[in-house]
Amino acid sequence: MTPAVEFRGVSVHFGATQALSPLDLSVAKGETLALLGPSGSGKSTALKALAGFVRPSAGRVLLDGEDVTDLPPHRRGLGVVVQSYALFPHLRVDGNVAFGLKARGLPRAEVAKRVAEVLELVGMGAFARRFPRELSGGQQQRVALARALAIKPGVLLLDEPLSALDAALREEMIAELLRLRAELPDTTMIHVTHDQAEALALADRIGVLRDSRLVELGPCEQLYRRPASEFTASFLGGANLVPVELVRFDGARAAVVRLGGRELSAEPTGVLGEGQSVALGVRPHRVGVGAPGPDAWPALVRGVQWRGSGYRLDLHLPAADCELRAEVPDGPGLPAVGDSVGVSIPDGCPLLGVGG
Ligand SMILES: Nc1ncnc2c1ncn2[C@@H]1O[C@H](COP(=O)(O)OP(=O)(O)OP(=O)(O)O)[C@@H](O)[C@H]1O
Repeated sequence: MTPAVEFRGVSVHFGATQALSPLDLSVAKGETLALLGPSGSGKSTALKALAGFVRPSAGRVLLDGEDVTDLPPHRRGLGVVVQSYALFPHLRVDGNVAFGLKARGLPRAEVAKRVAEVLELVGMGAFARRFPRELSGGQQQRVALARALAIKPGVLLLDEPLSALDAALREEMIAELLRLRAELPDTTMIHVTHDQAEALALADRIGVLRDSRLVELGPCEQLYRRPASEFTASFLGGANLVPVELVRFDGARAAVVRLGGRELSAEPTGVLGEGQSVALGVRPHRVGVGAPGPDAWPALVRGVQWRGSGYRLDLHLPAADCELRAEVPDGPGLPAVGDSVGVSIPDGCPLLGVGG
């Protein structure tokens, strides 16, 4: 099937800065793709190239198989929501939502009907006559969503739409976006974010960008459970990278590694070169912390932070000469800074090649 969105070798330069290295990427109709990466990695640039706000230095952008590289933004028929809402301050909510429809020359009655429909869709039906300044941040973002959806775009672009909202509102908006996705199954969504929780909650697939390059692309669960690079492992889910020694590797799904004289099994996530250094990707919540003993690796507690629902422990693990973050639930027996503890790491953690 023709992809809803296709980047074919799209690169973007700003003067001497390479903001986007040649990007090849297809997004299926109805799919939600998250572009995830640290600040400056090129996420917004990719989105702007798609929307037509920046011109690629090379490559083509296709929508439903049609080359739109030379079309101005308003002729691409996309819905766009940005972080700062960008509502027109002098227009009421309904005026903001009607804007794109009027620009398309739709009859008045049809505009009014669609505005009411789409405000209802985002739960803002009762606020049609308010001005943006009379709304909370979350409400303004809902109006921005309604405005983007009013034209029934085939593709909705979301550029950090939740990052200006506080934590509680962000949760609420994630739920809202999930509901919208279910109600608009044919709408393709591309969601730019640096927040991995947001990407995992909302996307079907995640593309990870680093230094202007797409470094990994796959279904959320695959990227989370079996990241192919140390960058993805630590960026998506904050995995610890624990250097280990490779004992056996059957090339496909199983490996045995040694850590401080003891062996454990691991899941290789990619091709490992001969003699390559390897590390286990261990999520903080999978690190067990208890009393020192023969079945645990000795570790030293260097920091204890209360996180509300539990504690984060910063540990030093002499067996691998590395630091290790652990997340443990609140409860009795919490160690203190300077304590010696015993650490356990489960079998089956992803095994990653490190250092090229
Ligand atoms: N208009 C511009 N002129 C010059 N350089 C730019 C311009 N826009 C972006 N850049 C540079 O291009 C690179 C990628 O920027 P981009 O905004 O795409 O990153 P991002 O991943 O979206 O970051 P953030 O999460 O901080 O928004 C950065 O190095 C940035 O400084």
